[in-house]
Amino acid sequence: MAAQRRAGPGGERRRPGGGKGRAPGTATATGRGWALRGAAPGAALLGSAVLVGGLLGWSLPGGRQGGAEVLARGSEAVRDRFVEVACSGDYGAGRRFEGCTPRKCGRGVTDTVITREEAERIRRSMIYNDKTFSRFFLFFNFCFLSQASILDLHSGALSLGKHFVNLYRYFGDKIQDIFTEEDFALYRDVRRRIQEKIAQVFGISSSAMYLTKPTFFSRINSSEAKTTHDEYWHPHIDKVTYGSFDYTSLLYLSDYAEDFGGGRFVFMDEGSNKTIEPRAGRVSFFTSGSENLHRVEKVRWGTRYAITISFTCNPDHGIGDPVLT
Ligand SMILES: O=C(O)CCC(=O)C(=O)O
Ligand SMILES: [Fe+2]
Repeated sequence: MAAQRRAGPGGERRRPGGGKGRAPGTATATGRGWALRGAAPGAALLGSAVLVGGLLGWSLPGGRQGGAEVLARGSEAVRDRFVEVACSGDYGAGRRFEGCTPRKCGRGVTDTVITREEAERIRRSMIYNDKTFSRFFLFFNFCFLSQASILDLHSGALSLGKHFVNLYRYFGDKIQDIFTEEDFALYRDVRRRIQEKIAQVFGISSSAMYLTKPTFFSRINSSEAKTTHDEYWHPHIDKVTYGSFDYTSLLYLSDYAEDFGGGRFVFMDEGSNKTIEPRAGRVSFFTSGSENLHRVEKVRWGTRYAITISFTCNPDHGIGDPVLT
């Protein structure tokens, strides 16, 4: 049995400065991919100038804090919150896919799709598995000496300081001692529920959306960045950074202000940033174009865990769920 390593076509990540990634389909989980230094000129302006949205959800946003508007506080349980923004022109150039390509753009937050318990289960399964606790813990401690570690759930690529190891290759058949079928099943179910939520909120068809890569688990702490791979905090546009993304979702696995300080997610709108404070089980999702330029604040203390799960409308860029085969 080995973890499936389906490298879907396309999805090659664009590097800062326009360069291409390393080996396509392998090193798709680099910290660099988080960052887009010098994001597309004018993107900030565009992203913010188009902000038109009122709240379409049931609840009001968390309020203002230090000049930035808090879209969702860590201390509140958000039922469903959505802010519509005008779509950028980023979806017009290529092929449009009926029932999926965004016509409605915006950002949503919900604490009702994934439970805190599920988030904690995923976090635990990512950090260690009881059966192989000592070996895996040592291994991961080693990996996590660097500030930001990323595990690509599809390719198994794990950032290790300046290098990458392929976890699935490294552990081979023993991968099933680390991730169980239940872990993968939970992950698949979580992915499905997030996909349905996005489809519902944006008025598209869930069956017209495809999971795309990279989909990755991230762990960030406050130690010094050792390489550019650790520099997760740069403003970026996911569609530019990752190419194939049309809808991005983030599942948070730990709590802002409880487990870590800093590390808030910020939509960079002109004059008024909008902040999301991570909370275990919280899902934030948004259209991936320049209407949603964003960054992550530097983590000041503690450890922040999250999963990035993203969708494309182009079936050629779709990938399968990771499964233990
Ligand atoms: O972890 C986060 O809150 C955001 C990460 C991000 O921007 C990305 O994965 O592209
Ligand atoms: Fe991003």
